[in-house]
Amino acid sequence: MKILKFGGTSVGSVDALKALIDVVKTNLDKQEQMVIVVSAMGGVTNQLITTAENAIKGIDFSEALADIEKRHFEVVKALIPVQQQNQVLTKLKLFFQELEDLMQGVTALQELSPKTRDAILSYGEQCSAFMISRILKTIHEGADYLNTTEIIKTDSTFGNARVDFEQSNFLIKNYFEHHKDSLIVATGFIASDDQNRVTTLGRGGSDYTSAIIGAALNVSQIEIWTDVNGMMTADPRRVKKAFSLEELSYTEAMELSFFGAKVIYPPTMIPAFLKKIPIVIKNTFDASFPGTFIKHDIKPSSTVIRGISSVDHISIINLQGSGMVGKAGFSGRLFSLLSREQVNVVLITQSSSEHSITFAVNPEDAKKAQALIQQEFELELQAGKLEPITIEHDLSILAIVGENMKKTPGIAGKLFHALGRNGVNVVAIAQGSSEYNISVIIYNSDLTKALNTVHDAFFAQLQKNLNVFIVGVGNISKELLSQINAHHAYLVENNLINIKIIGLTNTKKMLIEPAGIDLANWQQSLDESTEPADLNKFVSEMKSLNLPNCVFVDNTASPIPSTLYKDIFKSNISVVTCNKIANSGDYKQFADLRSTAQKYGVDFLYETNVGAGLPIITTLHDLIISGDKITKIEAILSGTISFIFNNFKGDVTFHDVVKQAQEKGYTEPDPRDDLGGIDFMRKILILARNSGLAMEAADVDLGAILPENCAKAPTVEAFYQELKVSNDYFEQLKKDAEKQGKVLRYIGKLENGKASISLQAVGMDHPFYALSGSDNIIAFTTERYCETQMVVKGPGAGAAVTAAGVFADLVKVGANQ
Ligand SMILES: NC(=O)C1=CN([C@@H]2O[C@H](COP(=O)(O)OP(=O)(O)OC[C@H]3O[C@@H](n4cnc5c(N)ncnc54)[C@H](OP(=O)(O)O)[C@@H]3O)[C@@H](O)[C@H]2O)C=CC1
Ligand SMILES: N[C@@H](CC=O)C(=O)O
Ligand code: NA
Repeated sequence: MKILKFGGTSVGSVDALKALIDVVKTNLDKQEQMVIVVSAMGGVTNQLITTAENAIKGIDFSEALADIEKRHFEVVKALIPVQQQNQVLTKLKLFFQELEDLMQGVTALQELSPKTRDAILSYGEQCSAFMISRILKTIHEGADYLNTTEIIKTDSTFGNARVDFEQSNFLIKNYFEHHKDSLIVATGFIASDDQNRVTTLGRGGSDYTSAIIGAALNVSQIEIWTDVNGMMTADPRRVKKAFSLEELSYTEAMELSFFGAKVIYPPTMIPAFLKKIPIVIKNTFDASFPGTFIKHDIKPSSTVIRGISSVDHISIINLQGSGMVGKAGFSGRLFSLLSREQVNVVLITQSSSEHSITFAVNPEDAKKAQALIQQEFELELQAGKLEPITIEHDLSILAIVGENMKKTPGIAGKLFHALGRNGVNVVAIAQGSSEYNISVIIYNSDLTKALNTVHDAFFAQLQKNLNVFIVGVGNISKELLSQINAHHAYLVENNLINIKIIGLTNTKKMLIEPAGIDLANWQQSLDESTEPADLNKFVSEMKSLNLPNCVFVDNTASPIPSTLYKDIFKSNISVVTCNKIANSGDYKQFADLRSTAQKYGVDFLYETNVGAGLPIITTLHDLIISGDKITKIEAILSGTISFIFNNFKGDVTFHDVVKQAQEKGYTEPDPRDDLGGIDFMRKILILARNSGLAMEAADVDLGAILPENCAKAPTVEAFYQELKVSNDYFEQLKKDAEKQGKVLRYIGKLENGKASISLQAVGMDHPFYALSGSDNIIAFTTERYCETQMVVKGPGAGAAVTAAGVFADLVKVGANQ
């Protein structure tokens, strides 16, 4: 035998009830014996509460009751054959007559006692259970109605009555002993006290009813039929990647449902746990969902936590003062007071010095709790032994839950790392001594971000989302977006990372789509955007979206975005950039950006600042952190100039080779930056700084390639013109080198704290002689690499290799989350 419990939505409409009939039929076909427990039709309990509360004030209730009646009648008319409808409608009318009498009593007395309230609410379940029993009669002759006030006995705590299991078990067994062949449809939620007055089992109590009956009858399974796919790893309205749990233990289910997951009423677990009866949560509206199983002997979980629960709105109350230290009875007095006055305490944390206690309550109880405490501890407050009691609002609880957490080190570290890295401020912390749960109190405004980031951190086998905002959509970004688009499926399929481009801007338009911009059409979407570019607004919208794992990418050559990096770091957002400006400006700014990123626990990655995608910054960093000392760096770091000297051969003019370099995407947006040596100077400066030298741009001894007329050309067009004019100059340089069997190379050197860049003619014996295309080469001489240098060589400019370097930096940020 098993129990099938259907919640409000599952009995709330004709379509839902058709699905219910299908579920019951499937079980009948399998000759399953079952007891059905139902809630009131969805929304009816709330309607009854409002109507009763209005009735106290004398507000007319007839329309509201007629409304509820109509919903039941519509179902009867749709699902019961005409000739059988009358008898059902008559009984329902009788229920509504009794309900009306009760409401009249409320109006007359201008009072709604908990006892009357329970009696009124019971009609929600009575009507639905009776109606459904008659609907099921159309498919099974033995279908019958049971009012559980006859079989579940409780004390007289109206609204949240305590079950007398001894009596109830006897009555339940006895009843079902005499109804072996019936298909019983029982009311959830309601019971009665020893004077046969109606009591209720708390909101969500229908689940509890099913466990009480299930445990008494020792059934094989309790099925909770609801409108979602079971218990999930987190609230799916806030965490898109939340997924349904296959199974979990009773304790885990209890912890998860205590904070938030409203799928099952926590007390339900106890009778089932004691009898080891599995509970299965099923979806009435999705027959393909196999269910979430809550049971003993679950498979070992592959993740350390089972799920994350959350409570949206709570307030905290803080008590502190010397009067609490060492006073054994203090907490006892405090919490018995709150319990006596029915203030539900959701979470408690106490400092080990016993100097302060913080506890969380529902916001509607906060003022009441404060007043009660003030009254109770008046003397202590007056004597200054207790400081004024403070309340904080607009908070949420996030709790990670799982039995595997027990005795597994590093879990709290992971939780706080994820929260800290994303700038989520933790207001208070609590861990149950069972180690099944770590709860943190955070601001409401951070809840969605926190849930997503913690979900990503713990369910690591799932790929993490990286939310990316890109400024600049030129040469490099176009290629980057196309690479991400092409490689996205691979990254997702291999559970590595899900890169979402949320924002794009150039100097004309901007586009922000929180769900992610479609990369197949990004250009069109940006062109069609009606939002004019405004970098400050772009950044402030990025911050206010408050997305987890967020990265700002600067793919411009402009100095403006770099003025915003510091502020971006302070919002716990990482920066990835191929723009060299921030790192080659004032040394103070460079140092400040590095330390700010470090302080806020975010990444500042700029591998492409030197040698495009070649691993140069990373290599330098690895040498230094592993304790090596850089003694010399020799390098060719201008892809453009390398290309020019590798191709300035035969009849081709210098002007034409420079044009080719620009067309191939090797040059800076302004090629004068390359040919004038500024770009190279920036790179050698960045290397010097990353080697630990506090060097400024003016400290680099920069040898020129260009004659003065070219170097001083006021525009790019004029520059090209001057290159033509100076053709003989460049030809002569080339010939002089060729005469000696040498080639021209623009070489940078960093040694003894000094940096220089100069044009040299080098022979075949020189390691930099044999280069092609836009090759860069960098030779590190270090204490460890002293006999033979460590050399990195390869194409050091071009959209494809640069975008690839930015892409790799993005994936690194993702991996660090
Ligand atoms: N080419 C290469 O091999 C390498 C290049 N880099 C670096 O890559 C960077 C980008 O180069 P590249 O793609 O060729 O440059 P592009 O000129 O092709 O693109 C620059 C983009 O930045 C936008 N932009 C400029 N200023 C702003 C601003 N203030 N606000 C918003 N958007 C702005 C431009 O907008 P709009 O279109 O409206 O003008 C354009 O979309 C440079 O810093 C360069 O040093 C680094 C390594 C190698
Ligand atoms: N314009 C640069 C591109 C890489 O930083 C170069 O030519 O090296
Ligand atoms: Na690089």
